[in-house]
Amino acid sequence: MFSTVKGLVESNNFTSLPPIYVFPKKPEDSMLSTAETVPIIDFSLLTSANDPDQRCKAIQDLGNACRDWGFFVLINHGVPEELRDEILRASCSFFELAEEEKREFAGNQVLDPIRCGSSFNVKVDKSFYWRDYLKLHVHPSFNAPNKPPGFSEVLQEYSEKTREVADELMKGVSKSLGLEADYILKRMNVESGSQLLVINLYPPCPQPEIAMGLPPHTDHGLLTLLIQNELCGLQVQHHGKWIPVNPHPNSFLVNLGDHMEILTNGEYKSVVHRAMVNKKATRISIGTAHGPSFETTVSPAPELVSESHPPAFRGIKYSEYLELQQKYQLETKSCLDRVRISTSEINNY
Ligand SMILES: O=C(O)CCC(=O)C(=O)O
Ligand SMILES: [Fe+2]
Repeated sequence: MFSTVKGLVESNNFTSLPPIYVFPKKPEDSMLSTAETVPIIDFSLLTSANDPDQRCKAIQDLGNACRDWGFFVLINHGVPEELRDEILRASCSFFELAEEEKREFAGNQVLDPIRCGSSFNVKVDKSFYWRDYLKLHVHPSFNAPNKPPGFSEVLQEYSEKTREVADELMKGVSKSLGLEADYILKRMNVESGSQLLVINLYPPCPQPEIAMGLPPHTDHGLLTLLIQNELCGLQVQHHGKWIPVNPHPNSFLVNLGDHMEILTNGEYKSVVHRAMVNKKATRISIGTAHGPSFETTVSPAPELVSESHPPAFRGIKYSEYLELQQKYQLETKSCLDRVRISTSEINNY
């Protein structure tokens, strides 16, 4: 079955949400807080060669953001604003293709290099999410649809630029843990690592308060860099409250993924986040998720395991983790919990 939210919106003149899209909400789902603001990390300071004190402070700030939030806004990252505008524009054009044309890229399995679809996994989702997506494996081999014209070139350039930023961030994260700069890059085989580019399209929704763009979830992989068009919708969970994220112009929203939490033995957190929808206009977000190579078994780094910090996770091959996550509905239980070592098991350590 191939159907999209965009197709549905354009072929119906409805005023109420089709029941399959009604998302069951719990009271805590509406606990919003605007009192706290997310940390901001200045990329140019992290990498600045001429001021070691400033760099040291930036690395410390990065560590604190990873520990307390698992999320931060990255400014001065050096990826040109024109490229960001271009990829947002080109993504819109892709979703403007006819449904039959998009169907060619539907894919099937989680490891298929190109997958276009709706919701998360319509085979297991009990209620559908108000989003369409295009997911591309852009590294170690680059894959992209061959239409609309020029799309693939923009995607490739954007993938390469974000990859450079992600590598630098991983160096900073390693250093913030007291490890060698290239520790994560080497241990996670990032040179042949996976990079997944996900374009989310959230069409205007007739009843946004009862629908969900993407339910609370964590991302797999090490870290994700996200951009969006002018519409906000991302919320991150912090101390049990939902914090709406209003990004600075031309910034990346960066969240740590499950494999960073596993690798750091829980020291750094994979943040729970969700995407809300709105009535006004179509929201687009584009994430690039940077992970280990598919063959890498990720387990807590021995340097971060001790008697007082026994291993909190079982080792698991990255590709197996992806398959495991795809098997279940996104919102039921974090996939991370499926590899977490329980307290009673820890006591036998
Ligand atoms: O659209 C957003 O703001 C979030 C997207 C997201 O969380 C994802 O693609 O995993
Ligand atoms: Fe996500």
